[in-house]
This record gives sequence, C-alpha cells and structure tokens, in this order.
Amino acid sequence: MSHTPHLYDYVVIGGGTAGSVIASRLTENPDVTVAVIEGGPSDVGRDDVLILRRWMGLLGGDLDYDYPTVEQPRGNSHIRHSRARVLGGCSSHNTLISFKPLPSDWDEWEQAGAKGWGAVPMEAYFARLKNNIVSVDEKDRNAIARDFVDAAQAALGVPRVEGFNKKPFTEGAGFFDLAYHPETNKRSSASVAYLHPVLDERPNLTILLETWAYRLEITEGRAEGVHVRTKDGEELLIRARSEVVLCAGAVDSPRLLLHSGIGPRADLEELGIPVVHDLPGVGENLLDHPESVIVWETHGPIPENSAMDSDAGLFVRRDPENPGPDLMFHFYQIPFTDNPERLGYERPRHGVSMTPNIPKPKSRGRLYLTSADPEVKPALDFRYFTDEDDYDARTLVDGIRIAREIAKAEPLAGWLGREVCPGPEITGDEELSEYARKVAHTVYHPAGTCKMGAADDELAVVDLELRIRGLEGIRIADASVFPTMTAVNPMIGVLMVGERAVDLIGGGAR
Ligand SMILES: Cc1cc2nc3c(=O)[nH]c(=O)nc-3n(C[C@H](O)[C@H](O)[C@H](O)COP(=O)(O)OP(=O)(O)OC[C@H]3O[C@@H](n4cnc5c(N)ncnc54)[C@H](O)[C@@H]3O)c2cc1C
Repeated sequence: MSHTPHLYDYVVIGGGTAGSVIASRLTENPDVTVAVIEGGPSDVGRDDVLILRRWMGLLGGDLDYDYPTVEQPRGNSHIRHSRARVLGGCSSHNTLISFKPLPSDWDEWEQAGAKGWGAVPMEAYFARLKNNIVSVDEKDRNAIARDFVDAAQAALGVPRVEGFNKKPFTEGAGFFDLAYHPETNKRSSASVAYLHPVLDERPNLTILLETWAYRLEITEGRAEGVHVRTKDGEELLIRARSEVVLCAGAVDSPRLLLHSGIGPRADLEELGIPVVHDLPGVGENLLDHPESVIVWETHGPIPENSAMDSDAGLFVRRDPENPGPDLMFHFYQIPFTDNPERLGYERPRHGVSMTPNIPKPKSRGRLYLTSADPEVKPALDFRYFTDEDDYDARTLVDGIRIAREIAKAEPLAGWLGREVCPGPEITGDEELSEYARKVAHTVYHPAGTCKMGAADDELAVVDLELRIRGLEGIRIADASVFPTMTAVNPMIGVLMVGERAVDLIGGGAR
C-alpha cells in the first residue's frame, strides 16, 4: 500500500453520466481540486465510442462491465445488463435518446418522499445541460421510420410530436430528440459535453483512468476517501478534504457501499463483511424498463440512413387516469431477434422491430452481493413480471396487440411481409404473455438502488440533499438515487440530478 498523500477537495467516484457533470462544474472554480476515479479508459479520439451509430458494437465488448441477471422464473434469465466502462459512462455507449422527465415523473418523486424534487424546482436544471440536444436530423430520418410515425398516428389517433421536450405529453408518435451532432454523428455524451472542452485547461481536475474504487474509507462515521487499484495494480487511498461524491451508477454505487460495510446488517454479516453502517435500503428498489419485441420481415432492404437505428417511437396512455404515458415503443429499423432466436425464431434478412416497454413497471427487484470479494459481480434480481396483479406482463401483451394494429396501417403496411415473431398464430392472452416474457429484454435503465427519501423511510439511502443517511462527507448522485422510475428514458434525469448535486454541494462557479 502506497502512503503518497493523494488529497483533493472532492473525490468523484465514477466519471460517467452524472460524474462528468459534477467534476466539470465543481472545477469551474479554480480554487477547488477534484479527483475523478474512473474504471474505464478515456473516450477521447475513439471513434468506436464517439460515433453514435456504432453503439451496438460496444455491447458485451471490452468496454462493457456486462452484468448478468439471476434466474428470472417469470421472465428471461439470459438478459445481460450492459454498463459502460469508459469515460462518460453509459452516455458513451447508449443511444442518447433525450427526454426531459415529465412533470408527473418529478411529482411522483415528491410523493415518494423526495420533497423539493418536484417538477417546478427541477425545471431549471434542464436549461443548464451542456449537451447538444436536437431532434433526429432530416437526413437521418429513414423512410420506414417516417412511415411508422404516420401509421401509428393513423392506427391509434395519437398526435404527431415534433420535439418531445417542447411541452409535456401523455401520448404521441415522432422522431426522438438525441444528444448528438448530426453533421458528424458524434455523441454529445456527458464526457463530450462536460469534460472534453476542459480536459487540457484545468490543472485542478485530475482524472484517474482505468482505476477501480473497491472500498470507501470511513472513519468515525465520516467518509475520508476511497481505496483504489490503478491499472498497474498499485493500491492507493485517495482522500477527500470536503466530500466524496459517489457516481458509479445503479449497479456499482450500491456494490461499492456493500463492500465498504454500508448496507443491510444481516446480509453483510452473512458474508463476513464488517458492518460499518447498517443501512437496510442499499440494493433494494431495483427498477428497470422491461420491454418485449415483435419483428416483421420487410419486402426488401431498408434505406441505410439513420442516426442510430432506433430513431422514432411512440407513447400511449391506455388509462386516462394516468398522469403520463403507460406504454412506450421504440421502432427499430433492424430485425432485433437476439432473444427470440433462443426460442427458435429466425432472423429475417431484412426486417424491422417494435419494442413495447413498460414506462411505470410495478415489479421491484434487488441487488445483493454473493461474495465478500470485490471482484465478484453483484447479483441482480429484477424480479421481472412478479407484481401481484400481473400489470407488467399485461402491459407487454397490450403492446404487442397495439404494434400489430400499427403494422396493419398504411403507409407502414406496404413495407411489411410476414410477422416473424411471435407470429400471427399467437393471439391468446396466455400465449402472448408467455412469449412477451420469455423474449423480454431490458431498455438498459436500471435505477433506484440507493433511493432518495424522507427521514422516516427506513429504506431511503440518501436524504433530500443526496447525503448518505447517517454518514458525513459523502453523497450519491447517479441513477441509483431515483426513488421511482421516470416514464421516459432516464439519462436526462440523471444529468439533471448531477446538475442539482452541484448546487447542493455548493460548488461550481455560480
Ligand atoms: C445500451 C444502453 C442504451 C441506453 N440508451 C439510453 C437512451 O437512449 N436514453 C436514455 O435516457 N437512457 C439510456 N440508457 C440509460 C442511461 O444511459 C443511464 O441510465 C445513465 O447513463 C446512467 O448514468 P449514471 O451516471 O447513473 O451511471 P454511468 O453513466 O454508468 O456512470 C458510472 C461510471 O462509474 C464508473 N464506475 C463504476 N464503478 C466504478 C468503480 N468501482 N470504480 C471506478 N469507476 C467506476 C463506470 O466506469 C462509469 O463510467 C441506456 C443505457 C444503456 C446501457
């Protein structure tokens, strides 16, 4: 163990989506020093990362932590949860679909105990984002995706939306907003927007790349810093004069806490991890957006142009009592048969897919350790489709039926040949549910495992200022603090949490 004094004002663990925002903003003040501990390499100059349309090539590769799920008796046990191991985190390998969370999403957080995080106070943080958020460019609008939007409108009577972030919506079809630069197809990820412009000009910002944080140093209830292992295997203690800010994401933030003895006492004791702070909510409330898929063969090849092969989508509100949408679809200009192939379906040469997902799923999962060894991946039990009234599975069945209605409508119908999966013969509730669950996939949105909540909520991990309850000198800011899932894709919500965290920490040049 080295005894070199590595001392900074703030230590940010994870240079990902939220971590990039926080490190960039805090170092706007030249008198503040920040160290970022990032498990992955830099994304600078790497076209495999920076070109948005190459995102699928990153899944399961060298830059992916690639977390398995534990067996899912009601769902698909084969889902691999991609989590990026690179500067910018998941914003460097995701599809950058950019939705400002709906007012009803933030208001639901308040109702869940996150007082002060409602739609009105959160609005200002969207305007602060530095990412280049624009609608899918005209040149990237594929003819079949345009026809999907028209067909959805015709079949369902939903409005066409041009700019989903312009005003709150409950339903509608349209091209997404993306955080990208259309002229080059380059990402406007958290690292590109927040870190690249300042990397060479801020001596107060230190980024330790390919360095893994494996245990927090807590002394008498205060976070003093974090133990890390560098790329060369050197073990260091990186110390924080003011605060540690944990931004390792919904999987790795609770994982690091548990390995540091912060979590449910009985679980820690069973693994022989010395209990530093009994905090029962760590790893609970594991949320996600599960999705299913329906695939059609097309009569011929599909035009090539696209931003990232899933540029348009649809929101539906089946229950008018809901404050927001309760069913969402991505439209893929490719046959997305990875999961159906396991059941024996074939990948057509040319095809398209609709992936219905559950904006507000009711099943709740749990993340836990199976070993005291920090190298062993944590167990992710999403408990997919286990909610009592079967709402989640029924939502996907509705989704498949609605997708078929759209496929019958022109101008989309003229493109489509046979329905490859589940296949037109699968029509009953039971068989559709069985299919939808067995081929279910994730939209890759794990969240909620260190949730923010009120003082009387014993499962809350952080308070309303994102401080870990019962400890000093440490906050969490990433997708793990979400008390409930946003109806829309969560990345913009994560960036906004990052911007707000800076205000709460009291840093930045503002
Ligand atoms: C394939 C994919 C597609 C997606 N598409 C979209 C989309 O289009 N729109 C959308 O809104 N959302 C999308 N998401 C979800 C969205 O990207 C995430 O919710 C969001 O980026 C999470 O941000 P975060 O800050 O919580 O974590 P991350 O961005 O994952 O950041 C965590 C960082 O911490 C680092 N790290 C973790 N543990 C350690 C450790 N112990 N030591 C050192 N470093 C560590 C990681 O390397 C990483 O850089 C997608 C996700 C995936 C995986």
